[in-house]
Amino acid sequence: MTQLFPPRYLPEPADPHALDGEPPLRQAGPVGILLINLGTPDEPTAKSIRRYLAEFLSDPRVIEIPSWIWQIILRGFILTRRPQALAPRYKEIWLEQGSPLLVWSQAQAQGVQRHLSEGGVDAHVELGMRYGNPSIASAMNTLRAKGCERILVVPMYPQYAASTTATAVDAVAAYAATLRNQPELRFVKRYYDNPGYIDALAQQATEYWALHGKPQRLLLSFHGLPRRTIQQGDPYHRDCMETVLLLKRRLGPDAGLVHVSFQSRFGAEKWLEPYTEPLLREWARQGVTHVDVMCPGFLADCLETREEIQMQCRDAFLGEGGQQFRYISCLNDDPLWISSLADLVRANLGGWIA
Ligand SMILES: C=CC1=C(C)c2cc3[nH]c(cc4nc(cc5[nH]c(cc1n2)c(C)c5CCC(=O)O)C(CCC(=O)O)=C4C)c(C)c3C=C
Ligand SMILES: [Fe+2]
Ligand SMILES: [Fe+2]
Repeated sequence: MTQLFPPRYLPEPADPHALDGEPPLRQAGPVGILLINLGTPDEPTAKSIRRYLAEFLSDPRVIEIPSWIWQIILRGFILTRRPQALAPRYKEIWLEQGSPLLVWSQAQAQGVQRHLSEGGVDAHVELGMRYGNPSIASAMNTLRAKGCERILVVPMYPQYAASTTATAVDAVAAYAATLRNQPELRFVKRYYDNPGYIDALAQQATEYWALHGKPQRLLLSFHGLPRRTIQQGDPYHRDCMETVLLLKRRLGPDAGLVHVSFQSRFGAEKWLEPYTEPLLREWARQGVTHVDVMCPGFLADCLETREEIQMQCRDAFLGEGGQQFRYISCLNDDPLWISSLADLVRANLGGWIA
């Protein structure tokens, strides 16, 4: 009779359950971390912006009207004018290495990679953009090529919205739908209440004030959404308001400076209010002279912060009689934020790493 297991007095094989001559079992490979942000044009040219907007604004998670009607408006009106209008605005904010949204998002991915590697976590971090480059599919391909069979997806939006977070999840799922051998996937939904995120925001403001003094008011400007989407169940507005509450608590005696608004309205519908630019104009008319503005929903500076806030809103406020307008930048590669993000990633790897 064949003896399945060696007698007790022989040295035990590495795997006590392995049969003689069996190949060793496969070891779990590295974990993959996919950071997803919105995306941006490759170049600040009308051609490149048109390609980017065509993809972005054809997403039914972003524009929720019947596709055949919308495509007529998009192709007939928006894509014929908006790219030319946006090109000089993108050129003004463009950095030597590229679009700020891409440059800062890459710095965040590299920073998280460094933290995880230094902490002994066998992980690969990649950045994928929902629209444009590097695409989610290319980032997933890279992770799979590096042997990652377990992938944690972190949308770079602390507040959940269907038009940002859900569409990122959809895109990962659509990529996975093309695979026979799918990786195991995990998704972070939101993290507006993460203490490291709130601490990093508070520190951004207090360090700025320690150097330059406090304003009369601090305006927290979030990207807007159509009001209808909130009525239909999107939790975004509540996520934003809870972010504000947590930041106020963290600012303690300076909480009274804090106000909130919503920017970047697009189209004719009513969006979340108050709208940032009209609010700043109204404040200036009422005699408010010194304001600081932060955009806590944006983790990386981009067109919406550098141009819309720092240029357009500044002009609007000063044009109505305001005296001092200061924009406090996004978290970008702030060391406290990067280490908090790495901690958030680690906390979501439970069961995947020792
Ligand atoms: C209906 C349209 C849009 C919704 C809904 C929307 C939600 C939304 N967007 C961001 C973050 C960003 N948006 C950015 C640019 C941008 N957004 C829209 C439209 C909607 N956004 C457009 C048309 C554009 C392009 C610029 C313009 O034409 O005005 C960017 C910046 C990209 C860059 O290249 O720098 C970001 C970031 C969030 C967080 C959000 C919902 C909460
Ligand atoms: Fe947007
Ligand atoms: Fe905008």
